[in-house]
Amino acid sequence: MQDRVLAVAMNGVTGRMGYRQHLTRSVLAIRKAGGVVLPDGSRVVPEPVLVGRSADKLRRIAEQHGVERWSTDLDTVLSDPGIEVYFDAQITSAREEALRSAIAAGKHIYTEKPTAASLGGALELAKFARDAGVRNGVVQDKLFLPGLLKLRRLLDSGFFGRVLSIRGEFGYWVFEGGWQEPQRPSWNYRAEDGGGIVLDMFPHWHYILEQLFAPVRAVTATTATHIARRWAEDGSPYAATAEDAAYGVFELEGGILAQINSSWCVRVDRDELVEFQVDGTEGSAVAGLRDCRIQHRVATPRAVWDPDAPADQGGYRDQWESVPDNADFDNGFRTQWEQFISHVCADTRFPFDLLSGARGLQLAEAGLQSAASGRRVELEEVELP
Ligand SMILES: NC(=O)C1=CN([C@@H]2O[C@H](COP(=O)(O)OP(=O)(O)OC[C@H]3O[C@@H](n4cnc5c(N)ncnc54)[C@H](OP(=O)(O)O)[C@@H]3O)[C@@H](O)[C@H]2O)C=CC1
Ligand SMILES: O=C1CO[C@H](CO)[C@@H](O)[C@@H]1O
Repeated sequence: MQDRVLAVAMNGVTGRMGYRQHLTRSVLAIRKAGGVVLPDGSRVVPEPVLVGRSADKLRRIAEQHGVERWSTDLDTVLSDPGIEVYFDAQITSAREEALRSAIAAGKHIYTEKPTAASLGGALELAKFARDAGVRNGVVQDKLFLPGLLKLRRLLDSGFFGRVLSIRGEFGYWVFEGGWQEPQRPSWNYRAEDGGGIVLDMFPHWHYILEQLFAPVRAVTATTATHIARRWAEDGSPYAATAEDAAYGVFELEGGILAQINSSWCVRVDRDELVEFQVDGTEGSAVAGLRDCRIQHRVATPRAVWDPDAPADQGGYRDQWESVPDNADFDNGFRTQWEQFISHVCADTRFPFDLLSGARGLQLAEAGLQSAASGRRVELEEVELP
């Protein structure tokens, strides 16, 4: 059993996600822990090679974390046969071209979502990767959140009986800038730079619905640009050309209805920044990022509409139980990195591929089409030619 090093080119590590979730909390944390253990007991230690457009930022990160290799020249990095994996967490609009170059160079691909700016682009990438015979994966981190892992446990146990509906509420107030610094990059609010909440969040809703419940067959969505003027990182005002809220109804195979609100213009009166309520014939659950609460049919209070009477004793929300952790939950990004590394090195199962990423783009595109036309849009089966 020979341990080995896996060199991974990481592009976008100067950004929020690339730096915090992927470099420090995943790849460097895995290195520190001694690598990923493969089914045969051997270990793979990922070695990051930082890539980006700012030498100063890359040098600083490399020095701070003791990373030996960094470069602003993607082509040179891709021409190095010793580097086996290319990872991308760049701004969305820069992704497609970089992934294409990496596949052409024979690298295995791991990427943030959305995998491309359009369904056509995403499908081409999936086909290109398949034809090139490289392994490929897309970040689907929400599936590895403790709250959603508990939800999956409930589904696997048959707790819900028949699932009827899902209500998702995602969002928080993102400061416009000009008086308090915005907590998201300004490109998110410019359509021409790959921004917009539909492209950002519908890929997440897609894999959650598909992997936990059933394939999505139709969508009806309304979008809004509630805040039309925002302030950029340098303090200058700009026109927000992308939608900052989307209100979607998703019809799933088998008749489950999911309704998910996504908004960067909502103040939080929830326990967590995203929550999904699942109602089934036998029980209901509310799952967030970390916690999950349940109410079984035998513990369901008899709610009776009477505006003249005070609300139920103790409040309806007190009548739910918490699902215990019963496990140690690692950072979800790290868990998925470990699975991808094992997939590359030992061919273990990894269903989160570029084709599933393309289905996420299909939902985003259909959502935008529905919003633009005011109509319900059906989703055809997506296949690679
Ligand atoms: N899975 C998840 O939960 C999340 C995923 N994402 C996805 O991750 C990706 C990155 O998002 P995020 O980290 O928030 O974005 P940031 O703006 O923080 O980072 C963008 C990165 O892209 C680089 N970049 C390359 N070209 C450009 C360009 N033309 N303009 C601006 N930046 C450029 C930046 O380099 P430089 O430092 O030189 O500017 C930086 O490294 C997006 O595709 C987004 O959809 C985002 C949030 C959460
Ligand atoms: O993809 C994403 C998932 O959730 C995050 C929380 O707002 C977002 O930052 C994001 O862009």
